[in-house]
Amino acid sequence: MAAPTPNAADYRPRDAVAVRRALISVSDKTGLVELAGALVEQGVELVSTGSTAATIAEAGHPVTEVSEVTGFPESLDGRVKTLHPAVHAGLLADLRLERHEQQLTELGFAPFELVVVNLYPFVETVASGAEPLAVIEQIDIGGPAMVRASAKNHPNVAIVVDPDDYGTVLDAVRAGGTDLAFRTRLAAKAFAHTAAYDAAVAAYMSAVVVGETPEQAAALPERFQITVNKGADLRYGENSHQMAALYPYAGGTGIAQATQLGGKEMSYNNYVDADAAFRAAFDHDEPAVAIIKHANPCGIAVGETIAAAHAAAHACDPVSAFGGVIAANRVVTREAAESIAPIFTEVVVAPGFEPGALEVLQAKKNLRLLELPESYAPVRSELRQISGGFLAQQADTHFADPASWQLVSGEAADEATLADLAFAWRACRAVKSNAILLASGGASVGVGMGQVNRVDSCHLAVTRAGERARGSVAASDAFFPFADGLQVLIDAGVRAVVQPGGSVRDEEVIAAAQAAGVTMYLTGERHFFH
Ligand SMILES: NC(=O)c1ncn([C@@H]2O[C@H](COP(=O)(O)O)[C@@H](O)[C@H]2O)c1NC=O
Repeated sequence: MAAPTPNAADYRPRDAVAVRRALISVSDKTGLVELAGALVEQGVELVSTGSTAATIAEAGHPVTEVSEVTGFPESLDGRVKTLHPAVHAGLLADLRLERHEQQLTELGFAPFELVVVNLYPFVETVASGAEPLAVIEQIDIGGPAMVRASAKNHPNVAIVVDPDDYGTVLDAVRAGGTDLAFRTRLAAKAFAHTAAYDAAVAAYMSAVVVGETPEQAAALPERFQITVNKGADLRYGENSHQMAALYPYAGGTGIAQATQLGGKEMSYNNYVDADAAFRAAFDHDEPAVAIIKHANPCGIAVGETIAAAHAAAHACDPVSAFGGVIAANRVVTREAAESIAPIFTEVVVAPGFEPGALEVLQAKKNLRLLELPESYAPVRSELRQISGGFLAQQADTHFADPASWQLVSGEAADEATLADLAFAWRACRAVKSNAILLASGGASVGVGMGQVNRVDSCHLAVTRAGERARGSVAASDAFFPFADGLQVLIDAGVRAVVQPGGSVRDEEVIAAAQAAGVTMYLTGERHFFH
């Protein structure tokens, strides 16, 4: 039978619904006994499944087993418990319609006014590394069926999927019943809950059961199902007139899951910059520090220690580093904290902080300290919203080994120069295009970022480097379309350059490098970052 076309005249108004009979079936038993006790106190009859009923009964509260209502034992290892007309007719009867009321009576079933369900812990089971057989058993079927039925029938039934809502529900029950607005809010939450649950099941199926690699499943799936709960409201967005919030992925391993150990509340811009800092600092194997302003590095350095790396990164551009966001790819030591503390900084991100470092940094009341989750990892795929949709791509994780670079001008770099070129090449890909990064001794000394032509990025980099440009090495995130940008670097005294190559004017560019006796390597791959 197709879904009927409703006739508005058939519907009797219904707002307040007194709760007489409640169906409770929960995996997470948090607050269950208190809820059951309070409902019984209000004269509510409880119907419940297996271990939920047992928990309620053990606490001394009267409860009817669902098998008594259905006349069927819970069967097939619990796969069939509540999937029965005696339950679902009681959930779906729309008592605003006289014919539903009559039919329910004829069938000998009673309605439920309150349903409390939370589902088998599917996500938690996957996260525990359980075998597929065990995971599949944790796909809840009867639970979502009850949740969706009750949510559809919210004009008559209040559906509760979150133990955090028990208090509000009890307030309503005690006050004489739930009202329609409240039930509608609960229904919206319930549908979001089952949607997120099914999205997690679908993602698992694609990744594990269908046999896609986790990279394929995570990066470019056939269908994106993103359901994420709001983690926090932020004070405002990029500007004070924009509302903003943080939505951390369940099970995510990045900035969104970091623990704040001190300082003011994180802002939208703090999160954006902290993420850019994370990306920049964690792209290096050695101890590294990146200092970010407006999503761009104004200093990146590697060093023997985090303290040394910070000092070198800061020296790159102390003017811009004022009010910056810092990421360190190692635990922050007291020594590093003492290097950071005198400089006005918005956020410090790190995998951890030594107690001595916390003592130093927590003394700065406004400085936000973010400790990454233990399993922190860079993103594997990136999403970017455009009008009418979004783009997805794999993250830029490929890095051409210096051994594969092609020397096209000058002498082969000695070990130290090659190390600087490799550092500059890596560091450059954390800089917004067009990116030119000058480096010396494992530290950036001049960064030209985000310009709409490469010559301007070169000018910016050498201007920022000043005298330090002489004898430095340079990396360019994409090829030089003309020799002009390269000439700016040569004139400033840059002695070695790494760039992808591939321009139609490569010959002209290489000739300029050769004429100046500058070492030039081509990597054969570019690292645009917009
Ligand atoms: N099969 C069913 O008919 C069924 N009905 C309810 N459940 C789930 O069983 C759980 C509660 O079971 P118990 O009360 O036995 O702990 C809940 O998470 C509920 O969502 C079911 N389980 C799975 O589908």
